[in-house]
Amino acid sequence: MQPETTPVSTGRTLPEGQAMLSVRGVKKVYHTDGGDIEAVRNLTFDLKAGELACLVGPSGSGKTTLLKCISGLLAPTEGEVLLDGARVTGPPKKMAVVFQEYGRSLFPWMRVRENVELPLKNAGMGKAERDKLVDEALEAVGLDHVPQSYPWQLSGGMQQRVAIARAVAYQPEVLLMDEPFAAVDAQTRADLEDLIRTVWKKLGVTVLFVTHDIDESVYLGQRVIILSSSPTVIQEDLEIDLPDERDQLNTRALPRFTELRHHVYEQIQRAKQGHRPAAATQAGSAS
Ligand SMILES: Nc1ncnc2c1ncn2[C@@H]1O[C@H](COP(=O)(O)OP(=O)(O)OP(=O)(O)O)[C@@H](O)[C@H]1O
Repeated sequence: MQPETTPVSTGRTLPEGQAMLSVRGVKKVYHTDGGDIEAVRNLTFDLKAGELACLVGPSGSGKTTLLKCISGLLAPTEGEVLLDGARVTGPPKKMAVVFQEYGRSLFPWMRVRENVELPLKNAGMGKAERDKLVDEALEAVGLDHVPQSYPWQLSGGMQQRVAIARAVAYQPEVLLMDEPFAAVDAQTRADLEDLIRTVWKKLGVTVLFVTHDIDESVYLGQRVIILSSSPTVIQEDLEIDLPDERDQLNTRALPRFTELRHHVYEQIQRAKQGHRPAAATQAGSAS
């Protein structure tokens, strides 16, 4: 058995009032018939407005649990989540979530346009403004040619674009993405990664992107938050010091890209072997 070190480690935090999203001492225990399951033990980190951070960790390390706590779908057992300084107690208006299972998140009986429009309608927005936002979002994801199609008439990658358009049209301040590209082919995945960076830059939205894919986390993020194995704490909060302009060929060919992906890979391997950090590891160098 691995020795237990102090189960307290924090990611990067910001002075009060400067964070768009604050995760503070979040712990989540599921109470089941078979006993309690401590999915996450102690997670603390902040995202500043307009930041794009990726979250990686071994399978079962509580990534989805954490996103559910952040999006107000689950109440943390301990700790709190703050959005722009206000405690999250239910799904906040300023947040949108894109899940992996686009097939289940789109309504098959609604056309593409209606799917994208729905949250705006539910928010009571007038038709003229809705039309404008839907048009812009469909154009941003390259789907302005299929507004009248039904989701099931589209490829998997296109369906995921619809889900992204719906989140974008809603104009969230924070966009949470839970393995959004896990079910699409490699080529589509690369296109969608670039789409996310384009949309992120255009809208200035704060993004927390959960992925299993180490290369994807390094390619996309300004920061990669690495989780330990369960019960989960933060193993490392790593700054990705790659040039801001990224492209699939050149960025991935950079020696620094290789160094960073090696580092994240090693950290995940250590996490899988049960390594637990003894103290906070701030955003730092991978070299
Ligand atoms: N509703 C639930 N009830 C009980 N236990 C749960 C529930 N949801 C998740 N768990 C447990 O909590 C732990 C973390 O699960 P979670 O799905 O959050 O991890 P994950 O990192 O997203 O996993 P993966 O990478 O495999 O998708 C696991 O041990 C899981 O079995």
